[in-house]
Amino acid sequence: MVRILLEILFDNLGVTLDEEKFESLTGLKMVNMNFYPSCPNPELTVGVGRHSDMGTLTVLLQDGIGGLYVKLEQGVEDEWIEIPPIPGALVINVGDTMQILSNGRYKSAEHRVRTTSSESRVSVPLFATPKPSEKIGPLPQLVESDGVAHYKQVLFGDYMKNFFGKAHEGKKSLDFAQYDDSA
Ligand SMILES: O=C(O)CCC(=O)C(=O)O
Ligand SMILES: [Fe+2]
Repeated sequence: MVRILLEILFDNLGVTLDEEKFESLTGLKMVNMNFYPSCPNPELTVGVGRHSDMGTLTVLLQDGIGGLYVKLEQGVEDEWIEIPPIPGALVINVGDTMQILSNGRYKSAEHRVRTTSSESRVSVPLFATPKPSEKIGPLPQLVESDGVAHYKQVLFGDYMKNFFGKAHEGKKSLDFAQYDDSA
């Protein structure tokens, strides 16, 4: 399924996703099992703080409780919509790696989870990510047509270390692959 989705996303960029590229982008799969206990006062707790996922694509199974929100638009503060649970449906998140690779054409989804006062919640995301030893950067074909690389090449292991080494703060994780143009 991840392969089919990536093929479509790459097709749309006019770039062929060969076997080697697919492997380099999805060589590491991680599954989390999240349990969110109910909280008498959900306003006072953070389920999962706002963040984007670091990998290529995330496939998420959520139960029927709800509470997953995605930020509508970059730059607009606090416009969130809930991604309601649909029986039998999976949620797909575009991750930071896909944003970097596509030279910014695809935007990683900023999301967060709120708990409820009455029911606990379970979700199971599968993260398809590059292996730590992979280098990631904008696809050369896109840099050529755009005339500029919006992100630098980074070792995915370093990206991961930075991602997990800091508290989630929206899409700040992407700063790690940004050129420092303050110099
Ligand atoms: O529980 C969810 O619906 C999302 C969890 C999540 O965003 C994550 O584990 O990265
Ligand atoms: Fe997430």
